Amino acid sequence: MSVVVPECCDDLKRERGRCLFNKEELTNILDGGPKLTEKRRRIEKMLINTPELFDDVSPDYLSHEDRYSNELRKATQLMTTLEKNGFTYNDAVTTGTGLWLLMDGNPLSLHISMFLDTIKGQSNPQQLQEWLPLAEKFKIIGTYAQTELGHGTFVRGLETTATYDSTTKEFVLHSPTITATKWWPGALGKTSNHAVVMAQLYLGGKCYGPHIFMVQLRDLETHRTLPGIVVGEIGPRLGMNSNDNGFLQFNHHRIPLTNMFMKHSQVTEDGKYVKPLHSKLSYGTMVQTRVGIVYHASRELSRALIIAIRYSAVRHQSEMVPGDPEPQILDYQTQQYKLLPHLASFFALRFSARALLEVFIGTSAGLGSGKMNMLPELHALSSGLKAVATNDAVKGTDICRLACGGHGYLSSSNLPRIYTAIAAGITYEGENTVLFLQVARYLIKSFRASSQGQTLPFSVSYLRVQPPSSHAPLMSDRGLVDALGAGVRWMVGEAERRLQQLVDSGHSPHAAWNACSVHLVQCADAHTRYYICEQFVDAVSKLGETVSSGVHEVLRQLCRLYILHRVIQTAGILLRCGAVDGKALTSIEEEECHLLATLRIQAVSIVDAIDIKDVFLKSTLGAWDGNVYQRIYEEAQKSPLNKSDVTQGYYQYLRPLMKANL
Ligand SMILES: CCCCC/C=C\C/C=C\C/C=C\C/C=C\C/C=C\CCCCC(=O)SCCNC(=O)CCNC(=O)[C@H](O)C(C)(C)COP(=O)(O)OP(=O)(O)OC[C@H]1O[C@@H](n2cnc3c(N)ncnc32)[C@H](O)[C@@H]1OP(=O)(O)O
Ligand SMILES: Cc1cc2nc3c(=O)[nH]c(=O)nc-3n(C[C@H](O)[C@H](O)[C@H](O)COP(=O)(O)OP(=O)(O)OC[C@H]3O[C@@H](n4cnc5c(N)ncnc54)[C@H](O)[C@@H]3O)c2cc1C
Repeated sequence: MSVVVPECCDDLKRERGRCLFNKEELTNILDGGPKLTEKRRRIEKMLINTPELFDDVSPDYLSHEDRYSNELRKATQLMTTLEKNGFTYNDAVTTGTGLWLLMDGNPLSLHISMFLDTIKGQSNPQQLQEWLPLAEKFKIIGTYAQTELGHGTFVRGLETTATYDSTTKEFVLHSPTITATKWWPGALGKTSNHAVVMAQLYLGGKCYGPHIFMVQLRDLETHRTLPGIVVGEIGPRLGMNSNDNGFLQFNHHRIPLTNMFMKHSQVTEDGKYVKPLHSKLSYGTMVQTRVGIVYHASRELSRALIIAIRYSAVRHQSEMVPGDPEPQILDYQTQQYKLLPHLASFFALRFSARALLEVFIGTSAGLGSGKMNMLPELHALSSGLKAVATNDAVKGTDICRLACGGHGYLSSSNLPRIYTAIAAGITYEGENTVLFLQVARYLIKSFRASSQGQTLPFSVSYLRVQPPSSHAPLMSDRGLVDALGAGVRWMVGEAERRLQQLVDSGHSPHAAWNACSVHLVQCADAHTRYYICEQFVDAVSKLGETVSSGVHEVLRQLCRLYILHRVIQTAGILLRCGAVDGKALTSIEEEECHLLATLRIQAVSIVDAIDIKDVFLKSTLGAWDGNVYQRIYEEAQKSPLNKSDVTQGYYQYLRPLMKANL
């Protein structure tokens, strides 16, 4: 297969003719620079020229087992293709290109993400030397086995035990109850021969809490399950059915002492415990994955937006003016209102993901030299951004589907698959409400620390009790972001007041926390969105010095739309705290409608600049050429039900019913 850019339909030609900015420049910004665009395209070209990486038959028509095998075929082919051409699995992850090809979850995704990240982040030097080359060369295949039937969120409540036996220098892994069964890990059912397993560490009868262990599950030659281990697949799910999410039980299964990950905490041969520098360092892989998920969510949302916006420019329906030709549905203001704020969200998330990655890199470097002080802020930022990014990507993807009317419901639009895959992101890697409550904990602590005169870290410094007053005019971007900040400060202050009032009236702090938790989650959500607005404004203003005026104008408009939309969503709070008044809100609403019409003109060009090729979009509605109806029709012809004019079901059921004397 080679990259051929087809001629597009007249509607899309007209849309593209209106482009007032340099698309390539915007593509480079989204990729993180021209070199990264070039690298991504090199990988894509190589993938497109590897026919084995594509589906012969739509996975929708395959059995569960065949879907799994088909995905495994593509995932392994992807790894060998990358390797042969001088790339690594990491290139496929960081450029997103691997995810474009592999559908909804794939049997190697946990290996190349959480399994390898745990080896890199939790091993001591000897373990790193032993395991990393094996895992990087796929000599061992692994997953991250933490969640159990009984507990996912509450990691301290896990029941799997790892009891040290100093006589043999081994840990005995055991699942004492049905609820201790590991449940959910991707690729655990049939693919993995190893797993990093979270289990409660027991030394001399005392529990030291959850720790991570490297456990071999299957024989490396025969792939048969080892004695003392029960492992299998958990059955069909809402989506991601090409993966083999699994279950796992241990029956007094023994592993060597050296299989406990010992970078941060250690157990000596005689069974003594050496504490880590910070008790949550063993949660590091989760934090790292949350950072990755922010990128992942923004990528999935961008796919849905490309599909829905191109389709909206091709689809004509109804009459706007009686007797006139049917307009493109993108001309309806309500359609613009459905799609364009989500387009702005995609850009906001992309810039925030980049800012979060920098915090992650900085914090990790600090940890290397024993500095733990940035960990709480990284935990709060990664938790909040993971939650907002997945919530917004899921909502935005579903709006994209709805905005495509009936055809958005077709599998061949690819919108249902994008939706079910990203919907899992709300739950996995920390359920979003739970993560918001972690953020809220950080906000309340910070607010209280500020009341006691302490200096706050950068992401919460705006919460200080006496903030400097904003000098920016209210209706400027900065002025509106300051107003949003004032709203969050008011919300957090109000939450703190309510918590204190409940405690003063005799409630325990924990009961007070639960009684305020709806409000606390709203605080965490609002704080994270304030952070996103700040990152967006900062990024656009920094880029202003280096990019062409056309690109800067588009980014400025998207940023403005994101902020205006956010102010309208938060109107109730902003009015209550006096950050805006009714008159300002009216003019903000009017400006938003005006901006929708302005952005609509270049909407197709903006999604073109995201630069996802048809083979990766996999959508009848979103292809570059806009040849929607022909593609939908051709896809329908592939339905196995169309192989014969009269189906077996007719002879078996329908005909007997029609012939029966009812
Ligand atoms: C061939 C393939 C090519 C294609 C590529 C394919 C894909 C992958 C590519 C890359 C990855 C990138 C993107 C991902 C994309 C797709 C997804 C892929 C895989 C993901 C699958 C999902 C896997 C999982 O779900 S694994 C299981 C995850 N489980 C969880 O997240 C559990 C959530 N629960 C918790 O984290 C904790 O229990 C808790 C809720 C945080 C509570 O912890 P607890 O110990 O009880 O602590 P407590 O509340 O008492 O707080 C005490 C104190 O500690 C602080 N704290 C808590 N956690 C942390 C932390 N992590 N760091 C720092 N500090 C922490 C907390 O704030 C408290 O502080 P304080 O007392 O208030 O000061
Ligand atoms: C597709 C998919 C893939 C997965 N892959 C993996 C994997 O590879 N490895 C792995 O180990 N796990 C994996 N998981 C498991 C996943 O990490 C957990 O499902 C997730 O952490 C949520 O935990 P839970 O299922 O126990 O939900 P629960 O915690 O039972 O959540 C149920 C409800 O209770 C609420 N709730 C729970 N605790 C609190 C609280 N403290 N305060 C307020 N509300 C609360 C939640 O908000 C939610 O509404 C996967 C899950 C899915 C769906």
